[in-house]
This record gives sequence, structure tokens and C-alpha cells, in this order.
Amino acid sequence: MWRNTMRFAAVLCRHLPPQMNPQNLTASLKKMILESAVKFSRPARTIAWSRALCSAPKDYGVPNPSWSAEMMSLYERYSAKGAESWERLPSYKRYLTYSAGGQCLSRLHKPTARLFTRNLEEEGAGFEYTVFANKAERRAVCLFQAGPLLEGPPGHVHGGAIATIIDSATGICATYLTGFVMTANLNINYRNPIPLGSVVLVECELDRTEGRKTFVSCRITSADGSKLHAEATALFVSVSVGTLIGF
Ligand SMILES: CCCCC/C=C\C/C=C\C/C=C\C/C=C\CCCC(=O)SCCNC(=O)CCNC(=O)[C@H](O)C(C)(C)COP(=O)(O)OP(=O)(O)OC[C@H]1O[C@@H](n2cnc3c(N)ncnc32)[C@H](O)[C@@H]1OP(=O)(O)O
Repeated sequence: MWRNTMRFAAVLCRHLPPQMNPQNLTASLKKMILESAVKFSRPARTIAWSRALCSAPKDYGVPNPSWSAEMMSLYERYSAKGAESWERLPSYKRYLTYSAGGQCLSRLHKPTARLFTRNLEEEGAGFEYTVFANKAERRAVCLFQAGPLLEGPPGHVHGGAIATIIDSATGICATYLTGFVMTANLNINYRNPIPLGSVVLVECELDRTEGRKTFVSCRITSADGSKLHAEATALFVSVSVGTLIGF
């Protein structure tokens, strides 16, 4: 079984086109999966293979028991804003999953890799967050509850963890509004430390686009908006999905 899996993966990797886009990825992957599964396993096993490779991904952006009452209250407030064009974006453990067919690919391309912000199994230990976006207003808001494993200064969140959540929230905002991007530049002013365990709002706004460049600004405030924790600006550059995946 293991040898078959490796041969199957090798065939897939050999046939992956150098430049893929979300439109043709599903079709190419389905074709390759079927062809290689038929080649390397008995036909009766083909369906099981496809199922094992393409099961539905887990969405980490929904409440779990570690979410505090404050996090839940914000989640419910933004969910209720649906009528005002706020949409909750799903959150997976790999960015590959955002491409059509990417769930299959993630089982084959560096299968042990995991998104930095979703790499802990223990709920509440690290980054707990969910993102809502508003297309018409070109904004996104990330509700972020910082777990104890993100400590920097005693009792407070590490500056690198704050940079990570800013990069992620602004990147999701840019991707949602303009398509696949990579961070080219990130500037942060840290204004007030974030206490571990607290819930903050990471509010992002698309300022402008120039060709392939998307400029996003960001503010992190306490949940009630009274305290400013950080301000940032980020530049994202549009890339093809092939570049993003690294093929
Ligand atoms: C399809 C929609 C799906 C909807 C999805 C819904 C929800 C979304 C959910 C999830 C989304 C998934 C992902 C979220 C995204 C991101 C989050 C994390 C992102 C990262 O964590 S990512 C890792 C860190 N990131 C890197 O590892 C990048 C390393 N880097 C490079 O890979 C290249 O450097 C690159 C690609 C950036 C550019 O390279 P390139 O060759 O493609 O383009 P080039 O260099 O020509 O630059 C083009 C124009 O940008 C200007 N420019 C470039 N860099 C600049 C800089 N630093 N400062 C000022 N201007 C700059 C140039 O001056 C030129 O400007 P001009 O056109 O005016 O001349």
C-alpha cells in the first residue's frame, strides 16, 4: 500500500503542469488521480483512493470550546451582520486547500506541512482566530484570541506572533479581494502590549491597488475598540497559484 502511494504521488508530481490555476486544477487532478489509481491499484480500490485523498477539509474558523465568552460574543455579532454583506471565510490547515482540487494536492505535496497559524492540535493553545470579510467595503476583520503558547514578554503576546496574525489577516483580506498574493512588505508599529488570553480585533482595509500590487492597512484594537495595540501597513504582490504552491 505504501509503495503504491509513493508511486501514485510520483506520477502525480511528474504530470503536474508548471503553471496551474484554480480553474484547471480540479480537472487535471481528477484526471491524474483516476489514471494513476487505475494504473497502480485494482479498479475496485479506485473509489477508496479518491475518497482518501479528497475528503472535506476541516474548517478551523468556527467556534470551539476554548473560545472565551468575549470571542463568542464577537463571533455572533459578526455572524449576525451577514445581511450587511459580512461573510465568514473558512480557515484550513494549508493554503493549498483554497485552490479547487487543492485538498487532494495537499495530501501529496509535502503532506506533513501545516499552516504556521494552524499547527497546534490543542484548541486554545496558540492562534485562535476567524476572519469575516466585506467585499463592498473592501475590509476584513479577524477576531483573534491569543493562547498561552504565544508568550513573548511575560504574560503578553510575542511580537512575532502579532506580526504573524497581521500578515495572515491582511493577506487573507488581499487574497479575498484581489486573488492569490504573497507578502512583499510589512511595517508594524507596536503601540500597547496584548495580554495573553485576551481577544482583539484585527481590522484590515484595502487602501489601493496598482497593477499587481495591493496595499492593505491594519489596526489591532482591544475587543471594545478602546485600546490601540498595533498599526500596520502591508504590500502584497499578485502571483499565480503555481508560484504560490512552488511548482
Ligand atoms: C482566488 C480567491 C480565493 C478567495 C480566498 C478566500 C479567502 C482567503 C483565504 C486564505 C488566503 C490564502 C492566503 C493568504 C495570503 C497570504 C498570507 C501570508 C503570506 C505570506 O506569508 S507569503 C510569505 C512571505 N513572502 C515571501 O516569501 C515573498 C518573497 N518575495 C517574492 O516571492 C517576490 O519578491 C514577490 C512575489 C513578492 C514579487 O516578485 P515578482 O517577481 O513576482 O514581482 P516584482 O519583483 O517584479 O515586483 C512587482 C511589483 O512589486 C514591487 N515590489 C516588490 N517587492 C517590493 C517590496 N518589498 N517593497 C516595495 N515594492 C515591492 C516591485 O517594485 C514591482 O512594482 P512595479 O510593478 O511598480 O515595478
